[in-house]
Amino acid sequence: MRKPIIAGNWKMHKTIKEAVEFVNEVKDKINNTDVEAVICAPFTMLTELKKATEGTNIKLAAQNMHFEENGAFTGEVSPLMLKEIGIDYVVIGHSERRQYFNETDETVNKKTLKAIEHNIMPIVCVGETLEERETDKTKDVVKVQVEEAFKSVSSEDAKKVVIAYEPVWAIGTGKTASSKDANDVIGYIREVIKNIYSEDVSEEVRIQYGGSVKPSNVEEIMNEDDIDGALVGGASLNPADYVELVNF
Ligand SMILES: O=C[C@H](O)COP(=O)(O)O
Repeated sequence: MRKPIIAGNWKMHKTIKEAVEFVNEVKDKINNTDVEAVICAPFTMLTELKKATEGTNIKLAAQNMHFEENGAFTGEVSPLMLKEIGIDYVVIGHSERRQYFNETDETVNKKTLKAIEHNIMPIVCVGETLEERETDKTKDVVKVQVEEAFKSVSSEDAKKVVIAYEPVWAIGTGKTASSKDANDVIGYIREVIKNIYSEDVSEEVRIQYGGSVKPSNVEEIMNEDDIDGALVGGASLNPADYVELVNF
């Protein structure tokens, strides 16, 4: 039985003060213990958020990480640094990082392996652009992204990785893939995992949907068999919406 995981990805939003206020506002309202609640926050606020979420059901994720433990990589943050503050998850290969910061399938794989080595669980993002969808390449694109991301990942470790399927054209646009379409692609991703590893692994891996998820559509999305959660951008910035999403 896969435990659903609802993660709010704040992207480049909120100050430390706003972030702590957010947690204080939502922490006693999250009553759905059947769901894992996660906040993916900017680096600057992770330490304070760790304190604020102590004793709550909320887990923390970083939004990126370098694949080296230390070195001359100005502006980067390493897995050791995230581990030191007790971060549970790290988002890897979000389409915005692929699009604006030269993230490639190769760096996604390096980061995935490194995160696992340090016991920080990766949320690996995959998804097609509008052009790829319109030219019927969705499945080919996500297949390559998944195969590359999981290179050299053992089957035991693969079970712990979370995959987020986010069609790029649905991010921040108000356009959502229909829950059936999202479930279809996510079912296909499960097939890809099965072909790399085994049925057993594919049945354990959790796969989220992301792209304009909000309180009004979360339930329909979560009702789909293969969808195990959501990676939510815009709607997760509002405390009341975040509570509704997690308590869906
Ligand atoms: O990481 C979250 C996704 O990019 C979705 O963002 P959105 O919910 O604002 O469309």
